[in-house]
This record gives sequence, structure tokens and C-alpha cells, in this order.
Amino acid sequence: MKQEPIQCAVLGASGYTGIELVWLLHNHPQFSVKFAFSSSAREAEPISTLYPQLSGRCELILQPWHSDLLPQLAQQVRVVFLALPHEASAELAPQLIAAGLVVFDLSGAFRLIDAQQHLQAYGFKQPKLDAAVPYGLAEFTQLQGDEPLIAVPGCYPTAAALALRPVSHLLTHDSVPIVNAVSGVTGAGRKAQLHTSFCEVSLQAYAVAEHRHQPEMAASIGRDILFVPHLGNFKRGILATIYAQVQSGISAATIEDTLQACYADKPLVRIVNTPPKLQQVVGTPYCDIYCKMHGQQLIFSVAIDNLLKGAAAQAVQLANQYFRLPPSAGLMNPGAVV
Ligand SMILES: NC(=O)C1=CN([C@@H]2O[C@H](COP(=O)(O)OP(=O)(O)OC[C@H]3O[C@@H](n4cnc5c(N)ncnc54)[C@H](OP(=O)(O)O)[C@@H]3O)[C@@H](O)[C@H]2O)C=CC1
Ligand SMILES: CC(=O)N[C@@H](CCC(=O)OP(=O)(O)O)C(=O)O
Repeated sequence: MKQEPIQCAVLGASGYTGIELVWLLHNHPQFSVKFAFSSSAREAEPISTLYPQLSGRCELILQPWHSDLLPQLAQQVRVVFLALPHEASAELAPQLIAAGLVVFDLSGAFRLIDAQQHLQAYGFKQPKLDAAVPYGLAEFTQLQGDEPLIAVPGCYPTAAALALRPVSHLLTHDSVPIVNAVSGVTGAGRKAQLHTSFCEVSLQAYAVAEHRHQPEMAASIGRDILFVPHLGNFKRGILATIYAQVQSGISAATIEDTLQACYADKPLVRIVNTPPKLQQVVGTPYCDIYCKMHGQQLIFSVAIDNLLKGAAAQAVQLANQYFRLPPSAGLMNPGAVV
């Protein structure tokens, strides 16, 4: 017997991660998108007006969000995905959970546990909540299905942690892994900004050793790290090159076996034999990890789609877990919108 669909809403549906969420949920066997909201829309309009590639494939209406809609939302949906700026999520999430909704937040508003660290990284105070918010690195999180709010990890921390977490205990005590990662421009969102405009984007490091993802990565991996992000002149995907020092006596075979064992029953992480190209993960929910040893130096090359495994697909993977669905339910076929 077919089960009733689980009704969802997406806030921030006009943005890049929001539209990918809408498309994944629209194609999902168990979830259904009841509402898609944008902040700046003046009136309701088909979502295909903004994203014509969805014309004839998704008839959903994009509606202007207003907080007066909260009671109606709470009556008609079970789950809300927030694809909003960090501060907007911080303000809205407590109201949504107070109304009894389950919230998957794609922003950084609730990822850091340490309030001071959060203030320093994001520039505003994290709202205090009654219960701790689980950090949802999907392959390492066990959701019980009664948590009101789940923090979906950042895109760069997802790539770095999926490589480093399984082997962290094999690194030297004082190894500070170096994470060099290049992101496509969709990582910066849809809004117009000078540094992401066509004629400005090249290949450049930014926020060197001071990106807000540094503390998130360190907390997720459980050790200090050094992180240098780069903006590349392509649309989507993150390629991370990671260096770390392993303890003496740890062989390439041990690293390989550890990774294989860790991900044997986790279908969305693939251990690959050649350094991954972005094109093999873009439009997919996969994280591809290649590793190589050079003496006692361990080198990873990791690829994800920043908008999917780094955001929308990981959020849906977590929602699958929350509702006891297979991890890859609804994630294998939809492809990319942006
Ligand atoms: N892009 C990426 O690769 C990743 C992004 N994230 C996080 O996901 C969230 C969304 O990112 P992304 O999709 O890239 O961003 P976009 O800029 O593409 O979209 C942002 C969305 O938020 C809405 N919005 C903007 N300001 C407000 C506000 N004050 N109140 C309510 N809604 C608002 C916008 O609506 P409108 O424009 O219609 O006003 C738009 O729908 C961010 O927190 C980001 O850090 C996480 C992982 C990866
Ligand atoms: C290329 C680019 O600008 N990337 C973004 C990171 C992606 C993102 O949206 O950050 P969260 O994962 O914290 O939500 C940045 O560096 O700010």
C-alpha cells in the first residue's frame, strides 16, 4: 500500500540550493513539496518563470514568504527546509520548531556548538534553543526521528570531513591537515555580487586560513585543520586536495581498508581509484574520495557537487534517515537544475 506523502515546504526556493531542494523533493517517492517560498517575490508566480528549465516539468508556484503564513504552514506541512542566509535561518528556525515543524537548516546558523566561535565566524549571536542541534554529516549521524532541528553541514566541511573523519585516529598526534579546496561560483549563491560576476571570476584563493568553515571543519574532524578555499571559474562542484601526516607504520593498504570498511554500507560515498573529476559528481549526490600515500604523507582528492552533496542532497539524505527511508531515496535520478 502506498504511504501518504510527507508534506514539505522550502524557504529560499528562489535561490540555488533552494531550487535544487525543490527539484529533489518534487521527484522524491515519499516527500511532496506543498509550498515553495521566496523572500523578495511580490506575488505568486510559477517557479518555472525563474528557472525556465523546469517549464513543463514542475508546475509549483513560488510564493512570497510572510510570517503571517506560519500557522497555515504548521497545519499543512510536516517538514521545512531552510535555504536562507544564516541570519534569516537563525531568526526563523526557532519559530518553526515552536510551531511543531521539523526543520532542516542548510545555513550555518546552528552548525557550531560554541557560541563564541559562532559569533566570531558569523557576526551575530546564535539563538539559544532548549535542546542541542545535531550536526548532520549524514554518513556519521544517527537521527532518531524526533529531533526538531537538524543543522546541515557546510559544503567545504562535508568534503573535508568525509575524507578525514574515518582516518583521523591514524594521523600523527600533532598533524594539522591542510585542506585546499576550489569551489564553483554557485557556492556563493544567486544574488548579484561583484566578485562573482562573469568578468571578475578567475581562480583565486580567498579567506585564507580565516574562512567561517574552518572551525566547523575542525569540530567535525575533531582536530585542528588549515583551510584555504578558492573560487574557480566554473558553475558548480568542489574539488578538495587534502594533506595529512600519518603515524609511522601506517601503510597505504591500512588507509584504503579503513576507508572501504567505513563506507561499505554507505552508498553515497565512493572510494575511487583515480583522482576524481568534478564532472563525475556534478548533478549527483555522491562524494568521491581518492587517496594516495607519499612516505608518511597522506593525500586525498575529494569531489562533491556543492549544491547537492554539499547542501540540498545531503539535506534530503538526512530527511530520508529521519523518516527511516533508504539513504539514496529520491536522489539518484533528478539531476541538476542550475
Ligand atoms: N550555495 C552553496 O553551495 C551552499 C549554500 N549553503 C547555504 O544555504 C543557504 C542558501 O544558500 P544559496 O542557495 O546559495 O543562496 P541564494 O543567495 O542562492 O538564495 C538565498 C535565498 O534566501 C532568500 N533570502 C534572501 N534574504 C532573505 C531574508 N532576509 N529573509 C528570508 N529569505 C531571504 C532568497 O530569496 P529572494 O532572492 O527571492 O529574496 C533566496 O531564495 C545559505 O545559508 C548558504 O550559506 C550551504 C551549503 C552550500
Ligand atoms: C564559493 C563561495 O563563496 N562559497 C561559500 C561557501 C558556501 C556556503 O554557502 O557556505 P555555507 O556552507 O556555510 O552555508 C563561501 O565561501 O562563503
